Amino acid sequence: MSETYDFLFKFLVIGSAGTGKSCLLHQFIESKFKQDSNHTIGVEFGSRIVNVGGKSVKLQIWDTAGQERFRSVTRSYYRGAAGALLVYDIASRETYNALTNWLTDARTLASPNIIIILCGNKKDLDADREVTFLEASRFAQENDLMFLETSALTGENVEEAFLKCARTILNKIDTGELDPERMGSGIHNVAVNNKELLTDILSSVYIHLGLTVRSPLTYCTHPE
Ligand SMILES: Nc1nc2c(ncn2[C@@H]2O[C@H](COP(=O)(O)OP(=O)(O)OP(=O)(O)O)[C@@H](O)[C@H]2O)c(=O)[nH]1
Repeated sequence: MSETYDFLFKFLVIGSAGTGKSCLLHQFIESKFKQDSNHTIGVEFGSRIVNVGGKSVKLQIWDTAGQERFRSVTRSYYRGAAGALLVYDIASRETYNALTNWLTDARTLASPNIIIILCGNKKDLDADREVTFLEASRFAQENDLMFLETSALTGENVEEAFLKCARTILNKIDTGELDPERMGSGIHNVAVNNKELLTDILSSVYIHLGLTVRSPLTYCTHPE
C-alpha cells in the first residue's frame, strides 16, 4: 500500500559520538530505548509519518556517526537537509564544547536556513550533569537554535524535539520564509511529487517513442 503525506522533510541527527543520536532515533521510531547501541558506522536511516498542525509530514531521518573517522562520509549526507537535531550529552562537557563545529558544518553543508533544535540528551543523568540547562539555553539563543533537554532512555521530550523542528519548518513554509520548491530545500510537497511523477511518465513516453529525454523537472533532495 502506498504512503500518502503532504510533505516530506529531510532531517539529520548530528553531534559527538556517544551522545545518544541512534537511541533518540530509535525511541522516536519504535517508542522504546535501544539497548546495547553500538557506534554508528557512516549513516543509518529511519522514517516516520507524523501529524503536524493538520498536515501529514514524512520525516526522513539520517542518523550520522559522531566518530571523527566517519566525518567525511557523514558530511556528504548533509546536503539539502531541512531540519536537524544537534545532540550533546548533558553529562559530558566535551560533547557540549564540540557543538560549534557541528553547527558550522550543518549551516555550511546542509543549508544556511536549516532549522536546528539543540538536544541536551541523557536528561535522566542529572546527578552526573556537567552542562547546566541555563548555559545551554543561552548558547541556543545566541546561535538561533531551539532547545530541549531529552532522554532517549525515558523518552522524555524525544517526540517533542522532532515535532518542534517539523512544526517550525511548516510555519516557515506558511509564512513564505521557506520555499519547498527551491532545489535542495530538503522539503518535498505533494505538488512536487506529482511533478516528479509527471516527469517519469513523460520520460517513459519519450523513451518509448525513441526520443531524447530532457527533464526540466528534476528535484534532488539527498545523494543516494
Ligand atoms: N542514561 C542514558 N543513556 C543513554 C541515553 N541515550 C543513549 N544512551 C547511551 O549512550 C550510549 C551511546 O548511545 P548511541 O545512541 O549509540 O550514541 P550515538 O550518538 O549514536 O553514537 P555514535 O553512533 O558513535 O555517534 C549507549 O550506551 C546508550 O545506551 C539517554 O538518554 N540516557
